[in-house]
Amino acid sequence: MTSSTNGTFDRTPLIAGNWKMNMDHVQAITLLQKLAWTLDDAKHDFGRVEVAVFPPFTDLRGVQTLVAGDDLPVAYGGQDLSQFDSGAYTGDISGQFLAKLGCRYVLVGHSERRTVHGETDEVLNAKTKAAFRHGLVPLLCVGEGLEVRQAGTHVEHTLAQLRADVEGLTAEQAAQLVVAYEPVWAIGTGEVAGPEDAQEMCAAIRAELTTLFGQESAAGTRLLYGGSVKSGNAAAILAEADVDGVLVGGASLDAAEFASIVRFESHAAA
Ligand SMILES: O=C(CO)COP(=O)(O)O
Repeated sequence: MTSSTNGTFDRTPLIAGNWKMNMDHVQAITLLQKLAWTLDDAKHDFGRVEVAVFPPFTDLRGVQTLVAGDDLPVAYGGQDLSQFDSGAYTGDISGQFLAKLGCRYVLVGHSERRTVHGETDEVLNAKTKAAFRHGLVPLLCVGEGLEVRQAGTHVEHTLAQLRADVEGLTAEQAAQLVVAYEPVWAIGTGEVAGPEDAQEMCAAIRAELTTLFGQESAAGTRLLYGGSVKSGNAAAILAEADVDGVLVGGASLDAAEFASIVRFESHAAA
């Protein structure tokens, strides 16, 4: 694997499952238990490849109780947070509440938030800062739609989103940040960007972060790919030098399939 030397990764790979608006709080427990059992049976080394899930808000208390009660080495986070800390913002969730529930991460700027909820880069920059304010690691999603990809301006487009969303962060914060490249045309469509497309964008993102925050910081930032990732294509994507993990939607709802993605090192890269 190009991203590893003598079996050691440059950065700890992160396999993240975004459950989106699926799984009520009862189903969430069953899914997480199955995932934990499957990985335990396979003797998965969670220190080597980190696992995180992003359940709906209403599931988080149950997930916290299960993770704490069974001492599961699985991280979890919210799918969104408010840019504000508290107050008259009906329906919104403060990063403070997520931190109190033991969340390590929070998704920021998923394409479904950008499109369905019209979240702008200005709002997403404020949300990224709110996450850090509450001790959460933002998992910032960027990526282009089909028209931009067809016009060939996907790199510029995605880097412009990135620059706007990380504006004003410190180099230390940028090193902790996780960025997911999710081309919108590959989400839930079965269309996967090839490993080389994922690498092209992740290398461009790392170069941009190097310009903005310096080489030492950018070398620490984990970059994920998301969009129709399955157990059959994960190993090849993760073999790319600048790809440090995957953000999985549909396939994360099946414990066996998601566990198989987590165990990507046991598959030969295609
Ligand atoms: O949006 C995604 C993860 O955040 C990707 O979803 P799919 O894996 O279902 O394409």
